[in-house]
Amino acid sequence: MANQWGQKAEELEISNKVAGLGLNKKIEKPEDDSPDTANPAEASLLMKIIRQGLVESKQDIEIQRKDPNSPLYSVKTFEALHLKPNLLKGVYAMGFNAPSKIQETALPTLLADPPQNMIAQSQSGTGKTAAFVLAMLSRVDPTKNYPQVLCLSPTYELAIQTGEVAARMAKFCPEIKLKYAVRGEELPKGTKIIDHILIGTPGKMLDWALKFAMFDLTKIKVFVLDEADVMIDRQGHRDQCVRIHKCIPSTCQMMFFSATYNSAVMEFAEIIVTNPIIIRLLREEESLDNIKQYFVKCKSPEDKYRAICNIYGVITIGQAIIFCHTRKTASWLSEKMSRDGHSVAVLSGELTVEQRIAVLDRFRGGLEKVLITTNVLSRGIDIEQVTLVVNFDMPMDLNRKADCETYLHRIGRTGRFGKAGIAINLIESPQDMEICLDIESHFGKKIKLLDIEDAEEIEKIGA
Ligand SMILES: Nc1ncnc2c1ncn2[C@@H]1O[C@H](COP(=O)(O)OP(=O)(O)OP(=O)(O)O)[C@@H](O)[C@H]1O
Repeated sequence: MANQWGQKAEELEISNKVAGLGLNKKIEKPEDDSPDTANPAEASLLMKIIRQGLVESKQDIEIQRKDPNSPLYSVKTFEALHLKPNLLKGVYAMGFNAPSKIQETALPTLLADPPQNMIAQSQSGTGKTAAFVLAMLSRVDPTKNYPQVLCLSPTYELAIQTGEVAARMAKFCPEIKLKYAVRGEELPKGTKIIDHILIGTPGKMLDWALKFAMFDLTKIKVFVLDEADVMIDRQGHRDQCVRIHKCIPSTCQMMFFSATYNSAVMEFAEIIVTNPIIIRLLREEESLDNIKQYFVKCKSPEDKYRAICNIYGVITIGQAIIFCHTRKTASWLSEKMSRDGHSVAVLSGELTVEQRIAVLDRFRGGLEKVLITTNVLSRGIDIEQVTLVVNFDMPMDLNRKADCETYLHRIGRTGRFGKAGIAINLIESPQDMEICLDIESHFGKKIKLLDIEDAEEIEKIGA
């Protein structure tokens, strides 16, 4: 198995994908014994870059609101969309054989005439970007040399990612011109932009449109808001989007995409998108089925460390992820484990996005057996060969109560990776025990006591 993964990682060379993306800026965090977390833009970018393909879903599309005057229909093939031949060629050249779940329903609406507004929500990796990029490219009239399509992304890096998808899809449509409106892109004063599609961040887009009048917002016919949930998390972006939105014509088609669904996102969506069709693909939930859960009583961090070593000494483990609360603990633990001859990798908040990708890349390739991390990586790395997850520190919220959601994301598996796994919770304080009990009752799944001195018992858990 490890070999297969090694090969896969080599083929993918994930880290190469980010070379030149300018991600190597240092991420500042105040002190390293505060809880370590990732911001949503970084987390989203990381997921995009390390993802190995489409996230399939067994869930059905939920249509939350539709236009009573035009029936919603879905397609099972890209041909059924009657795309321009060269665009279809581009789609196939990307290796897409059939539309994904969200694309089946979103694309006919996004391409419909007259244009319809849409709010679409589905988990990261389900094909949203590909859907709206296809719609953007389809709507361009290449005979008119001015911007017709705007796509707003929350950060420079995310905008570049979207632009790269557009460039690949439009490979056989050289007449369609695309420009990035992001930091570093400077245009001489008085420039009139002649590109058809602008992809960028709200601040730069506002500058080009309003401050320098380099293009005319009233001529925009498609307005895409990508990663809306990440967008509103960034200060000022929300207002900038609203300012841009105010200047575009009411006939402009609005497309609004988000991975999460909560009241803040919906409130924002309702401001931007009038009379939308709203579709949603429910997330494929992680579950604790097939996971054997244990807790080990420890007296100190040293004792926790010994527990890990004892487990390692007895059972053969594919790969393991160990979660710590702070960067300080993560680095302490990794030093100790390395000193004792374990090959460990550390992924925490002080690393740049580029470094994080490199660490994950190596780990997926099986170059290290143990990954020590913090809540920077609480969700979504479905690494199949990880058989053991250790909570060196129990997941807790700001009130120091059990954070059951994080627990599930750390330990749980989706149906796709439904293989058996082992979860071990290291319990040092009465508070840890309380958290463990709360988690147990929250999920209604037993977390068994494990005696770390009893080799026979440990052996059993690995069976
Ligand atoms: N119809 C398809 N068939 C096969 N692969 C696809 C299809 N649509 C998208 N993909 C691939 O699946 C992966 C995820 O797609 P995409 O980036 O569009 O998802 P997303 O929902 O926009 O994710 P995120 O929210 O992280 O941006 C990409 O690697 C993309 O190339």
